[in-house]
Amino acid sequence: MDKIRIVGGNTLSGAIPISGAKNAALPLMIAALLTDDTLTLDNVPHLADVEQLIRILGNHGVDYSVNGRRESQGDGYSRTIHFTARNIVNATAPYELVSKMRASFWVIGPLLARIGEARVSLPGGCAIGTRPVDLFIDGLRALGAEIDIDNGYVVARAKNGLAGGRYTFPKVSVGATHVLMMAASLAKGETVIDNAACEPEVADLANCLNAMGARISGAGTATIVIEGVSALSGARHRVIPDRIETGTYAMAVAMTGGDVLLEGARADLLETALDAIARTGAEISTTNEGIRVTRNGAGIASVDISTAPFPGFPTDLQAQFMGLMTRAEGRSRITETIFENRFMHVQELARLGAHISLSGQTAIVEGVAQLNGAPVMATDLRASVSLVIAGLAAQGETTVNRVYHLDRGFERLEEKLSRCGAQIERISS
Ligand SMILES: CC(=O)N[C@H]1[C@@H](OP(=O)(O)OP(=O)(O)OC[C@H]2O[C@@H](n3ccc(=O)[nH]c3=O)[C@H](O)[C@@H]2O)O[C@H](CO)[C@@H](O)[C@@H]1O
Ligand SMILES: C=C(OP(=O)(O)O)C(=O)O
Repeated sequence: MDKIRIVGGNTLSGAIPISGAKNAALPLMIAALLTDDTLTLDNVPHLADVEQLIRILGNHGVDYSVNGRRESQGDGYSRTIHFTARNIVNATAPYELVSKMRASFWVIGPLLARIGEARVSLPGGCAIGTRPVDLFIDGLRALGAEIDIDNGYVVARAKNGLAGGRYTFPKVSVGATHVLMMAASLAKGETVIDNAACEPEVADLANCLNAMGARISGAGTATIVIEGVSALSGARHRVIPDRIETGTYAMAVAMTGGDVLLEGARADLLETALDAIARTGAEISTTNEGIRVTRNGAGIASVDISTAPFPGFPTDLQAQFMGLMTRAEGRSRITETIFENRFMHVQELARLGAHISLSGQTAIVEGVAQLNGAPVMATDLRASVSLVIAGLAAQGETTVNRVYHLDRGFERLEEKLSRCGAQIERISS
């Protein structure tokens, strides 16, 4: 199993190209199931989750080509991929495929809307909480679907097609908002979704669906209105830049010091996080090319954060911010409000010498003057990269094991960081 080896202590300077967003690309790829025409996506990141979703879509009959060829090519950076679901050949998404990735469950919406049935295994994904699917089930029932749970599978039917309806989410869910929006696009009549997720990835999906002929308004706000249409066509759409990758590298620079341009990054996608990073003492400026992050000699100020749905501080940057706070001057409080078990990185950061205690959903971090390298184990995607951030500032050598977590969501991480002066390499075994 591959490892990442880091020798800490170098500052970062140079430029890091920001990839297309994993969490935007996945629902966009799933939207290909809604049409028999070709959906072309530009700026798709080269990640394990994307490859896994290609396999899952293939099982339903989606054909794909990368830049006109069947196999991946080029340097591995974000690519253009054409997806065509001429016919849906299979309504079942099996456990073996769906258990590896949460987003694969989302095929349930398009399958139901296009062929009136779906049998989808309960999902997997990062082990950061129980992650139920009740909101998907309630939301799809509001569109007229009949749903049962059978041996670990959600079995959904809408033999006469879905019908528009009104659904108010009792709790904000990004995935369930994606699914309802996709399903309602092909339902008969108008659907209104209240308390919808406002994440930029939802607006990105709506923009793509509208380019395919859907009639969606309000995506990116809490109320989304969808006027169903009888069929969708193909389209070409560019995936937005990854705000979590952007925030991660911004925090890495805030940690090590230095001067890095995050090429192609968009500040409007992560203002709350950038504001928190600026309060730690880093300078953040936007340029025509992206976001520039600098920090010189001064120390890291401690800052309290609490995760919240967009436009709040993203839960997907919580672990990285905790990594940064391990070296801050004084005490910071980090509260996780989205997932009940997203503090697995605490004990691994402690191996590097961090002082962190937990009080319910809040982690109290007492900054230390020095971290020391150690072998650590990645537990989930964002936790893994928090260990990389800490390792970049630690004295001596850190090895991060179970790198497959990182490969789910960070395109060429070690290359991007080493080009900016970090001593980091992948050790293949
Ligand atoms: C692939 C992708 O885009 N993943 C993101 C997506 O995950 P995902 O879409 O799975 O996250 P949700 O927004 O659905 O989850 C938010 C909260 O709602 C709960 N919930 C969700 C659905 C449901 O039916 N019942 C229920 O109780 C979840 O357990 C969680 O506590 O949004 C999360 C929150 O921003 C991010 O951390 C993930 O990176
Ligand atoms: C939690 C994440 O992914 P997933 O929802 O696929 O588990 C993530 O991207 O941080």
